[in-house]
Amino acid sequence: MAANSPPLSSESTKKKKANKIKRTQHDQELEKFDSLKWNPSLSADDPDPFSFLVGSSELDGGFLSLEEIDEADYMLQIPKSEKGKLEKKSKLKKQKQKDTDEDLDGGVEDGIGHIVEEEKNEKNKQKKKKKKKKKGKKAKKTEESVNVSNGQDNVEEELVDETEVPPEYSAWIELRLHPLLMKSIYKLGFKEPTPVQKACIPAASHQGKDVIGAAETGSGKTLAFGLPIMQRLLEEREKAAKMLEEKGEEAEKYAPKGILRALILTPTRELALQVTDHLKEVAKDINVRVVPIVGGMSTEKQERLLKARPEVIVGTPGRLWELMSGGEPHLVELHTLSFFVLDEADRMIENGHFRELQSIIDMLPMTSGSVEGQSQQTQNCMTVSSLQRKKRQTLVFSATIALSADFRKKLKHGSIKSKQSSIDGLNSIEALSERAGMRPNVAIVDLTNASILANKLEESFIE
Ligand SMILES: Nc1ncnc2c1ncn2[C@@H]1O[C@H](COP(=O)(O)OP(=O)(O)OP(=O)(O)O)[C@@H](O)[C@H]1O
Repeated sequence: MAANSPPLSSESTKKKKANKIKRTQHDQELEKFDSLKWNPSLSADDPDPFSFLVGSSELDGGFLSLEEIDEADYMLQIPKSEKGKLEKKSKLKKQKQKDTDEDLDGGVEDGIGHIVEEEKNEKNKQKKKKKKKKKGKKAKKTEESVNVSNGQDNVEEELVDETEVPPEYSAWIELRLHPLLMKSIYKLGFKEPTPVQKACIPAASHQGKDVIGAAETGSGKTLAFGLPIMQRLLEEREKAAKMLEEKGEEAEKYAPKGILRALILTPTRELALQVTDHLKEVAKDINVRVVPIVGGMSTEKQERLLKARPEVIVGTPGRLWELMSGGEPHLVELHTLSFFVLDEADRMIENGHFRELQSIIDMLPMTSGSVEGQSQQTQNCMTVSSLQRKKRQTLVFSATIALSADFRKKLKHGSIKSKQSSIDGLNSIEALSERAGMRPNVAIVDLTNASILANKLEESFIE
């Protein structure tokens, strides 16, 4: 049969040579180990043959109490890239040795069996960890691809992996925020929404309502209006992407870029910058640009910021009006606005901002809910896509508030304005809200101490 046997291939010769080299290296390594000064751990006159494993007394220790050899102590140089492999190999060897020992001993040594089991468990744990890491890397890759692709193409793909909410953040679930927003919230470490956020977000985000929110300073009002803005922009972006997919090139108009979607007014520069920073933290990973426009900023910087055509602008009335009245293109196309926000409205009417504020508000196209100007809006929106034409939401936030009981009725009949003469200006939150186009079905969230106190008094009175 020798004649029939296949000729030795050059590959198998190579393998044999490689094995030979490996064996020689292994022998050299063993010689190195042999040359070390080892302490005998097995005494010649020890009656217990297994004491070398566990020690003859409690204090003795034994093979199992030997520490792992550190290569540095013994001048053994292990190549870095090979270190991992070697460690794995030696662990495998150890385990094999122990398995053999156990087999030979017929499982007498409970301790060894236990340790082998532990090693197995440890390995399983490590495997699981590696799998988790891999998963994490995958998620990271998906996240990166969302950012790179302007957040439009892969958002749905992202949703598949991102809908799981960690248990410690479960209080956010009922607010049904976009997974990308939830990611930002995890990053911020906000375990639960504050009361004003809990009350305002569903009304603004899921019911599309206008909101008047009143709560004390530091109660989280910025995100109470900031998250609904981001939520709507994300939802529209997804819808637009879907339409693009379905209708192709023709639907380009559904996903226009670089138009102003939210204008947020604050009474002071400091507050505008603070709000900008806070919103940027949320908007960072969703590719929504938030820019401050405030007095004191250099013209060059401002031009540069506006050239980027941000979707969200946070500004003070003075500087904003200066630019608007000067015809700054990004600030005059207000028919694209989906949100008009007044933050710290109570201070806005206090600080004498109302003249410029009134001028800005007068530039806003009328909302379909307001009494006047429905035809004006239709005219203004001739060039705007149906997605952006969806009603503009007015969000008014304040630390203090005093609304009349029939505020909604007044909004419905447009009677606030008629009572307040234009000479007085917009000197009340009611007048300001109506002028800004607030719709009568506005959600009113009053969490100020005054209203809570009043409710309590009422309750105790009823009791
Ligand atoms: N859900 C949350 N959990 C924990 N901290 C939060 C949460 N939301 C907001 N914050 C933090 O609370 C602080 C106050 O929030 P924010 O500035 O929005 O309050 P505010 O009511 O707008 O205050 P001001 O009246 O001064 O504008 C901020 O540092 C913010 O990061």
